[in-house]
Amino acid sequence: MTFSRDIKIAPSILSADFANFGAECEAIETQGADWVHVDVMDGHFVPNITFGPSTCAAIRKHIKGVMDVHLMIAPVDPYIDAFAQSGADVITAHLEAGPHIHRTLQAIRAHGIKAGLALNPGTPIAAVEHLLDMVDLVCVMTVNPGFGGQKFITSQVAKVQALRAMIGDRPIHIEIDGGVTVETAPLVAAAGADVLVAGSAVFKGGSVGNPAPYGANIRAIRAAAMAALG
Ligand SMILES: O=C(CO)[C@@H](O)[C@H](O)COP(=O)(O)O
Ligand SMILES: [Fe+2]
Repeated sequence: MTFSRDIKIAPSILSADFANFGAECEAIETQGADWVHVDVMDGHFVPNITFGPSTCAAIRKHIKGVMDVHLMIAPVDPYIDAFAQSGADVITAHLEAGPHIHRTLQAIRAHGIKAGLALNPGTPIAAVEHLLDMVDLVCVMTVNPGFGGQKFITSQVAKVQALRAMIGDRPIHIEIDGGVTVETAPLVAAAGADVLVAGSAVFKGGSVGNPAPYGANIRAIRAAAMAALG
């Protein structure tokens, strides 16, 4: 996985047909997705449950590009090995998920994959400063994690701007997760984000039998983000 600051669209399969993940992943990649975003929820760190590493391993077989695994679980450390072995290219853990985030990031990188750090909307960026040499991606949550289809929290745009200033030219992605649409994508792209996760805004209107809307939605979000960059 090489580093590029081009805008990347990462559809979240939280909005896909859960009985048809393989075909859904193939459909979004065929329709122009850059990364596939996989949300793991434990019903403890967040009030929703999705699936675990064996499902990620099954999904992996249907993804040609980047599998971006977002772990909304606590504790997280006991499960890093299993998710890495499932074939993730990026594993993102939450700063709020435990007291030893530095150890968590070390454990992810020990597998030779990219380490991501996610911040809930109420979490300031100050702690990131001391972890910059340990992260390949910072995920700014623009909704409270746990569900798709929520409204974008506008206060996070200033946070993205401050994070971009802190990161400077280091090869660290800024990922936005939650409420990304054609309306909000330009705000975060202009603020310095380069990976845009979008669930409901990508999957709306389409299905594995009718995947063209996925492509139209991905192109529209990408175009809106790129337009903001001039
Ligand atoms: O991690 C999460 C939610 O906790 C996300 O990845 C959502 O799946 C994004 O969904 P939309 O807000 O784009 O519908
Ligand atoms: Fe996510």
